Amino acid sequence: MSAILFEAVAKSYRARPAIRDLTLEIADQSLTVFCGPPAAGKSVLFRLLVGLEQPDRGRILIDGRDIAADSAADRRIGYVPQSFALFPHMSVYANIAYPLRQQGVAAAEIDRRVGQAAEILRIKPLLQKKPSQLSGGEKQRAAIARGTLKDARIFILDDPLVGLDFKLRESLMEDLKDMRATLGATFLYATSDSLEALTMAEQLVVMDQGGVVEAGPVERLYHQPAMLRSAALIGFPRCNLIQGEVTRGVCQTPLGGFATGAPDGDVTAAIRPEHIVYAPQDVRALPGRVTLMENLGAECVVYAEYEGVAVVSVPESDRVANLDVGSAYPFLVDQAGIAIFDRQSGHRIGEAQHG
Ligand SMILES: Nc1ncnc2c1ncn2[C@@H]1O[C@H](COP(=O)(O)OP(=O)(O)OP(=O)(O)O)[C@@H](O)[C@H]1O
Repeated sequence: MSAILFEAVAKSYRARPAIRDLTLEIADQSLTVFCGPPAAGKSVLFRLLVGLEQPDRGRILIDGRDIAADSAADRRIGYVPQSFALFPHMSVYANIAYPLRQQGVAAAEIDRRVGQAAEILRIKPLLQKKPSQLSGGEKQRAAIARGTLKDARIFILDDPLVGLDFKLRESLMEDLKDMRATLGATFLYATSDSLEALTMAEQLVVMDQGGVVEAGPVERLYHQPAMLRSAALIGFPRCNLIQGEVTRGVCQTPLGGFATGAPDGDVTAAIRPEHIVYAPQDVRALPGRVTLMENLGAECVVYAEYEGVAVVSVPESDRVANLDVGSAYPFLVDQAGIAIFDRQSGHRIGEAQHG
C-alpha cells in the first residue's frame, strides 16, 4: 500500500498557482527525494501534508484515509521545516525534547532518545547551550534532531542541509539514511541541489512549476529520463542538451549525425557528461577546445567548445593534468548515452542506435 497519496491537489496564493493538479503516490517506508528549482512547490506540498495549510482542491490520503479533517498535531508527522526556528530561551536539549514532551513521553525515555539523536548528529557537547551560542550548522543539526525524534511514521525534511559545508552535508546525508533505516519510516526530503538528490534518493520526484515532471527510482530517472526537463534538472555536472533534427532515421547535430528510431522533427539530444569522452589518440575525435576546468579531485569537470557548441565532460583528473584553458580537447560522443527528446513536448522519443 502507498503510505501517502496526493490526488489532484491544487493550491494557489492570490490566484497564482503554487501546486497544480498534482497526483503522486509515495510508497510506505520509502526514502523519496523531491528535487526541483527554487519555487517549484516543494515546501508548499510539504506544508499541505503536514497540515499547516489546506489544499484548494484535491485530497491527501495517508494509508488510504483522507486526512483533510485531521489537525497538524493529529497527523503525527515529523517535520524539519526549511526555515527552522529553535526556541531561543530553551537549551538545545529542551528544544530537541520539546515534541516528545508535547506527546507526554516519560522523562527517562526522552533522555534516552535525545541522547541517541544528539549522538548521531554529533551535538552531544552542545545540549546545555542556548541556540544563540551555536553556529548555523549546529543549529541545523539540532533542528534535524528535533524534527526526527517524534513518534511518527512519516518524516519530512525540507532542504535540511542547505548552507552547510560539503563535508558536513556528506556525513549528515549518511546519518539521515541510517536514521531512516533504524526508524523504518517513510521519509520525504526536499532539495534544490541535484547532487544531494542523487546521493540521498531511492525514489526521486522531479518537481517544476508546481507539478511533478517525473517520479521513479533514482537510477531510472538519471539513466532513462522520460522528460527532457528531468534530464536537464537532474545531474551534476549538468546534462549536455544539443539541438538536432531527425530526418528519415538520422539525427543531425552539431556534434555529428547518428542513426535513431525517433520520428522526423526538431529534437534535443541529451548527453550526460560521462558520455563525452576525451579521446586525444582517436582520429575520429571532434577538435574541441577547453574553456574552463574545475578539478574535483579524482575527476575534473572540463567545459569545452566545438563549433560554437558548449560541452561538459568529466574525465579522470590525471588524464587531463597538463591541459589548461585554450588547450585542444579532442572528444568523442559515446552513442550509448544519447537520449532524444521532442523539442516541443519535451517527451523522450528515442535514443541513438549504436553498436
Ligand atoms: N505563503 C505564501 N504566500 C504566497 N505565495 C507563496 C507562499 N508560500 C509559497 N508561495 C509561492 O509558491 C511557490 C512555491 O514555493 P515553495 O516554497 O513551495 O518552493 P520550493 O520548491 O520549496 O522552493 P525553494 O527550494 O526555494 O524552497 C513560489 O512561487 C512561492 O513564492
